[in-house]
Amino acid sequence: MYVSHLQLADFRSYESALLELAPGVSVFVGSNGQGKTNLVEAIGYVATLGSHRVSSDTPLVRMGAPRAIVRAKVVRDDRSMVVDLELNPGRANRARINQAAAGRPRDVLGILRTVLFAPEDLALVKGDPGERRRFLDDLLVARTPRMAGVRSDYDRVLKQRNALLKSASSRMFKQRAAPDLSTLEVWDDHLAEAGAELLAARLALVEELRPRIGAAYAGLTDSGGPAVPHYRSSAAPEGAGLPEDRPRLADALRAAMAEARDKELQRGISLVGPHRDDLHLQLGDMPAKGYASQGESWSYALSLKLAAFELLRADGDDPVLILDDVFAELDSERRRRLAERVRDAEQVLVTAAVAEDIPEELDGARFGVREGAVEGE
Ligand SMILES: Nc1ncnc2c1ncn2[C@@H]1O[C@H](COP(=O)(O)OP(=O)(O)OP(=O)(O)O)[C@@H](O)[C@H]1O
Repeated sequence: MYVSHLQLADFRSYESALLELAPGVSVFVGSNGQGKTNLVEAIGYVATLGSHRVSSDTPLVRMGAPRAIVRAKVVRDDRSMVVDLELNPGRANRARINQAAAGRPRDVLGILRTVLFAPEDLALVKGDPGERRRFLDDLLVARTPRMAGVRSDYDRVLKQRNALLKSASSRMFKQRAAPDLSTLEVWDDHLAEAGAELLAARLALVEELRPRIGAAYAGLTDSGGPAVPHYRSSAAPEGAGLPEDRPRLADALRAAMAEARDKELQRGISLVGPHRDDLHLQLGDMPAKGYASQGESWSYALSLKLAAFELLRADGDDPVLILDDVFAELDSERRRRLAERVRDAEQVLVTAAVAEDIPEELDGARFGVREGAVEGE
């Protein structure tokens, strides 16, 4: 698939912009702060309804404007679809698909698939487990849009259960009264059921990713390795492994919650479930986090994204690959290897402050970005 048109109104620094894109490589070059990342961020937003830089929509709307509009035309197998998104901070966003109102913005998920790699992705290796969980869940949603509902159901149940634990904890420790645990047990069940679905999907995904991450890392650098990711679940003791089927995963979650009951009541939060899990990234005989060099960490983070790309490609259609500001961080050998790996993707969008940073293997259309205006060269 590829994006053939991108139109923005009041998105980030763009009052208005209209961009025509072709399959193959497109490179956006411009000095710092001119609006290159804003463009690819908008394309990423159409795919994920989120930004790779910020967690709320407010900064995405041009300062002083009431709303932002992002419109993208996506071409897949010679058929095109137009997605319109209206971002209304503080109010519900609105979506249209081919001019018709979509029930929920979430209905646009799956129309455009992107894999975006940016300097922020270093946090996949160096950052908190939440970064890696989000990577897995975003990929699950990209492959199976229904997973957006599974994830939000889980978040809702978790919120409710945390509220109950908090009030039970306050009854026990502040008011010195016995808490009513029967309602909590009902929410244990809800959490186990919703959690098992998310957990099963993540476990299966990591199995598919593992060989691809190893191969991507080995293809990028000879330093360190092998790169081997493992899913670590709060529902199983270290090394114990987890059942694969959902009913038994739900049982494992129930058992782990029963075991953690006293601690959960003391702390007033849920300590078991997919929201406490991690994707452990092993590099050779050490964990990448805390041990890998800067270059190795970059290669690992990039390998996660390349593996995501390969997986989506194996599902039958290339996602749009976005490389935001990445070449400046890589040495010339890794630049070349990365370029070799991605140049045959159906559409690759690259941003760079300095044109010389782009390896010559990634030759393609060039756009100059200056003060929020984009011009083909
Ligand atoms: N909501 C907003 N309203 C107006 N301007 C904004 C908004 N958000 C960001 N900007 C401006 O957009 C510009 C940043 O654009 P962007 O991040 O795309 O830069 P870039 O060309 O990728 O730069 P770099 O090479 O430094 O990464 C900044 O000047 C910033 O002030």
